[in-house]
Amino acid sequence: MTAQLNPRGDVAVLVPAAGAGVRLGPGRPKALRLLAGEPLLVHAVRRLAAAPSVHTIVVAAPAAEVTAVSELLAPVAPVTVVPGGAERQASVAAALAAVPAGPAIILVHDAARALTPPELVESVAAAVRDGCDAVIPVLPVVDTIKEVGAGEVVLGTVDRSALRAVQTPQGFRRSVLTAAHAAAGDPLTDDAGLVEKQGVTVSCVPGSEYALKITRPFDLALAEHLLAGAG
Ligand SMILES: Nc1ccn([C@@H]2O[C@H](COP(=O)(O)OP(=O)(O)OP(=O)(O)O)[C@@H](O)[C@H]2O)c(=O)n1
Ligand SMILES: C[C@](O)(CO)[C@H](O)COP(=O)(O)O
Repeated sequence: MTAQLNPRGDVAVLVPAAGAGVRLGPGRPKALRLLAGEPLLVHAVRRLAAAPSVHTIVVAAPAAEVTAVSELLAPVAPVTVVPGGAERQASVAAALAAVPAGPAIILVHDAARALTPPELVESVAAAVRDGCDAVIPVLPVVDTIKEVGAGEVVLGTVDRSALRAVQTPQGFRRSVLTAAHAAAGDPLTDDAGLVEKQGVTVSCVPGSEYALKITRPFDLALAEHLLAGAG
């Protein structure tokens, strides 16, 4: 059954899903690889559609897969699908251009974070609604971090107390994200980075272990176990 989005919602979610998944190994574009029998993108969109604030979802798919992705997602939720770009940043920009008038809050969420709970979507959106210009979910860094130089020789130990591992969805006041992308230069790895370059304050909220980014084969195996455990 198709999950209906909320016509009174104030959130549009952009889903960059056009990456190859090189680190996952050879195969289909990563968003279309299977997790418990369904593509990662289906898992991700199903969870986004379950978040009550979501009004619109725009997916940036691999250019050759736009029709296939539209057909894949039609039974899951009403989504707009656009061709992505060569870099994540270009994929987000393409999706941003397709957002209709209305939503005042824009979230950007990796398809690769397929198990992100709807509650995290809501907590990021709520922080923007409460007045933050830009919001990122973060987790503390749990390992000791070393800086290394040539030949993998350790240069020093980094103070990790001020470090955070950053997840998605990242949330923005619409005008803030639009201005940041309009001013964007060389590609950055996340949208908060673009906003930081504009001098906008980026605030943190607690992330979720379930929002792990499926990047390497171990992550996919871990996600399979998490899903099996959830029943
Ligand atoms: N040109 C690109 C590159 C990445 N992404 C998306 O950005 C998200 C985060 O990227 P990552 O997980 O690093 O995916 P890939 O770029 O596919 O991974 P890899 O570097 O291993 O190829 C993913 O949902 C991915 O599909 C995208 O839409 N367009
Ligand atoms: C946006 C992101 O998922 C936040 O952690 C991350 O920056 C994507 O980077 P990647 O190198 O493309 O995985």
